Amino acid sequence: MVVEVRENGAVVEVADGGKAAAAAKLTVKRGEPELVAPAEATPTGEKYYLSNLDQNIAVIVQTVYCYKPPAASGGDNGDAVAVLRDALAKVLVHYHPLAGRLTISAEMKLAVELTGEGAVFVAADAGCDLADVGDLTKPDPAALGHLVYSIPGAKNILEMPPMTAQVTRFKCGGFALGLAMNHCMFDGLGAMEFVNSWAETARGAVELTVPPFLDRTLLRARDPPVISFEHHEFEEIPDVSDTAALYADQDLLYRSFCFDPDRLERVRALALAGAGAENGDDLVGGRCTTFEALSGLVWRARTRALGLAPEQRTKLLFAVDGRRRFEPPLPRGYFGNGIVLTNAVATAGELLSSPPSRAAGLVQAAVRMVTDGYMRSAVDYFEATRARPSLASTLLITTWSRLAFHGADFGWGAPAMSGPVTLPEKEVILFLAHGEERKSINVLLGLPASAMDAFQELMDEI
Ligand SMILES: COc1cc(/C=C/C(=O)SCCNC(=O)CCNC(=O)[C@H](O)C(C)(C)COP(=O)(O)OP(=O)(O)OC[C@H]2O[C@@H](n3cnc4c(N)ncnc43)[C@H](O)[C@@H]2OP(=O)(O)O)ccc1O
Repeated sequence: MVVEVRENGAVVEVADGGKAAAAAKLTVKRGEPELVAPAEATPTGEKYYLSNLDQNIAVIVQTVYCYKPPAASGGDNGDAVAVLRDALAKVLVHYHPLAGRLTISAEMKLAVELTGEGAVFVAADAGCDLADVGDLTKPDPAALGHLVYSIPGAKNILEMPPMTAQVTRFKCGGFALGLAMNHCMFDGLGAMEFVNSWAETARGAVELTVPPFLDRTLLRARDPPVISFEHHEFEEIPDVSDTAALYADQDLLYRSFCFDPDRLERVRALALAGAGAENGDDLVGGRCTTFEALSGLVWRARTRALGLAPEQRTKLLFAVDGRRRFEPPLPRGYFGNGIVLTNAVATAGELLSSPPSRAAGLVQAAVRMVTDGYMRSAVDYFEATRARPSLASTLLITTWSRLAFHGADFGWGAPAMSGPVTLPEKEVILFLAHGEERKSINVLLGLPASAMDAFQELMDEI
């Protein structure tokens, strides 16, 4: 049986009533929020510069890390709250801008006021066992939202601290760490370096393995700005297929599709088939990576499932880690966003009438487009226009599959489960690592009900 839980206008699909039960069972009693300030004096009274790459994605990302009760201590994680709180104070000495507050600079951009007041920290108790939380591969905002602290009544990100942390103790002795962190402070890689530094501090480390490199002025725009690429990422593509009506009329369903290593090889084989000269040598050297093949597959399948008109232009956006693509490369531990959005645009007709190698080839070309010149041009584009990427007629793929969530060992081992609380927008698809040695990829997405059925059928063919 499939149960559907309506939450914030969305419908979450639940096998066997598991998540509905989880949402119902998960009662959480929060203590008073407190401020955890850096354990030593840090610079205050100045503004901390955020780059144009930080401005693009100023949204709160909520994640949850779950830790089972340690068998050795008879299921007692009693001091997790104290250990995480003390380690947070210590790690904030290195990451002190996280203890400040967001503000608007004289250039009318986001910056951090270095107030040193601290990150918001909340201890909480759940009225159930950790096992009742359910499966994080299919996030359930209704349940998981209880495990992350949001500032009550905050109307915009200026009224929210850069990060909040909630530690929830479960009856079984397990605990969950729920984080709400603003993407303008760091990208996925930077966020993991912070969480893993916090974790190693909790385990007793005095020096950080990867100390943060704080100076973001490395990514200042050129004066005057030089825009040398087309930057379709900002283009508003008209919805000539009227998908707006589909989304308005139908419930949005979320599903997660698991690709184990064998299935990923089949996806790659599909992308490589027909990649030869008669198709314009879609793939350089007749080769592609797993990411290129899987992204091409998902882009095509979603296009078909949504029934897009052949003339509908559709945009694919995804983040590329620019750290090693900048010249010179960004320093190790670069704290801020080192990612840049790249894009591919094609009509639905072009995607669906060509072999899968075409879509994979477009993804590959988008990856290869990201050079130092492209990224500097993107930085300058924001300087000149203040435009933010448009999600109209767009699929935005976010790849978390290589993020080191498993490194978040605060002294109780790697998290038994970790993942996002929700998907931020209906256009966003998430790739998450899964299974043995994290070699499988879970593709998590939301679609209107009828399109989800069509998408499911296409996935079942692989
Ligand atoms: C604010 O608080 C947060 C935030 C967040 C999360 C935020 C974000 O989502 S930011 C975006 C995160 N995603 C990225 O940064 C993407 C990083 N990946 C790339 O940039 C990739 O290069 C790519 C552009 C996606 C393309 O990938 P791919 O086609 O696979 O090409 P390569 O990376 O060059 O790989 C080719 C080949 O090399 C092997 N390989 C490379 N790296 C690894 C690795 N780390 N592990 C294993 N293997 C690797 C591999 O063999 C590749 O070939 P395959 O064919 O085998 O795939 C979250 C939480 C918060 O609190």
